[in-house]
Amino acid sequence: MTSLREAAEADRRSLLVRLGRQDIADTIIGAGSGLKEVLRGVDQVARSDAPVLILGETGSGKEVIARAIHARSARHAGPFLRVNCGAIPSELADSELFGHERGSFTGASSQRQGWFERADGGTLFLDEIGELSPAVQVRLLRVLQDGTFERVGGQRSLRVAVRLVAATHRDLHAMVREGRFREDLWYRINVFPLRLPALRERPDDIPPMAIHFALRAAERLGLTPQLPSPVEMDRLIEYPWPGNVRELAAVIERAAILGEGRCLEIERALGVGSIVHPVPRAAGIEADPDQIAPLDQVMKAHIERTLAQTFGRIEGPFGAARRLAIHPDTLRARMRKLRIDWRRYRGVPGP
Ligand SMILES: Nc1ncnc2c1ncn2[C@@H]1O[C@H](COP(=O)(O)OP(=O)(O)OP(=O)(O)O)[C@@H](O)[C@H]1O
Repeated sequence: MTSLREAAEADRRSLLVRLGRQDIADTIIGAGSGLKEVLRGVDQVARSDAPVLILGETGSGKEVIARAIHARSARHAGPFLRVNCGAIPSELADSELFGHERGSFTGASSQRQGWFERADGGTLFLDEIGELSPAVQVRLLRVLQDGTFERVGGQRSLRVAVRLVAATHRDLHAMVREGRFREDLWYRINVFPLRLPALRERPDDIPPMAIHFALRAAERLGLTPQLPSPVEMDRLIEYPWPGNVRELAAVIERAAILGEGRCLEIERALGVGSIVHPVPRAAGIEADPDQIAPLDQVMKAHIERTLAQTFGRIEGPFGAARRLAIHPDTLRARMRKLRIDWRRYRGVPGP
């Protein structure tokens, strides 16, 4: 008897094979399109032990890439450990990363190995590295330079062979300029930067990802697998995905739950939990309907609103020019005249 689960798996396999991807468990979708360049970089750097810095928005797949570097490196049989630097209280960061000796501070009732020791022979993935305090940055620089450190409260120098992969969604270079991140450490970890494009910058990846997540959701939920219709697929491609791949996976799973195995309720799922983008209010436009605003002001507000929706993208099928039905050069000229800076709309708006 073929169970629903088996049917879903068979479907998934045949679809993935049709998409040219046979490796189900560790599928990196976009390997042939949006992530081609990044994966070329992964292959190049995996052969060495050089530190890697992965830059990309939240949910864009930084951990997926860090794991791929480890899996393709000579250390693949060693440990891969992920530490979210943003989640460690600053007073504990030293002992979390480098360990401590018994009695070295209140609460240190026994000796403890830190992440560096535990990752010996493997890869340590420091996520959100920009969140580390200046004191920890100094210690990190030393490990990277000569591979040695002491546990908190310890005298003995320990030596480890750890490959460091760091990631951040912040502009580390700007943090260096503002004095919030050490310049010497930045040079040390920035040997091989890999920039992960946001999902909206690689719309070709959206359909195979949507299919992948739809089949995965059906399998997890024990539902008949359903795929997005062509109209729904267009909707998914149009949507700007501020939460990137993680948000896409969540929307598809929500759509599967709402559709109860009969369909995918994409439109409802997009409406329920998605982030509402703050659209900048045009300065000077009054609420009073009788007051006529100058045309330039109205045009400026309209262009700004469109840029907020396209995250500053001007050209291409998802750009502001196409939405406004004008040529990109014309749009750029108007933006210059109206003093609109598209960079304001790049990335996810607002903190
Ligand atoms: N190219 C991809 N193919 C398949 N799944 C992906 C891909 N990229 C990301 N994902 C999935 O999307 C989710 C988010 O990815 P990941 O955790 O790697 O993002 P991140 O950039 O590290 O996020 P954060 O900034 O929050 O740490 C994960 O479930 C991951 O498996």
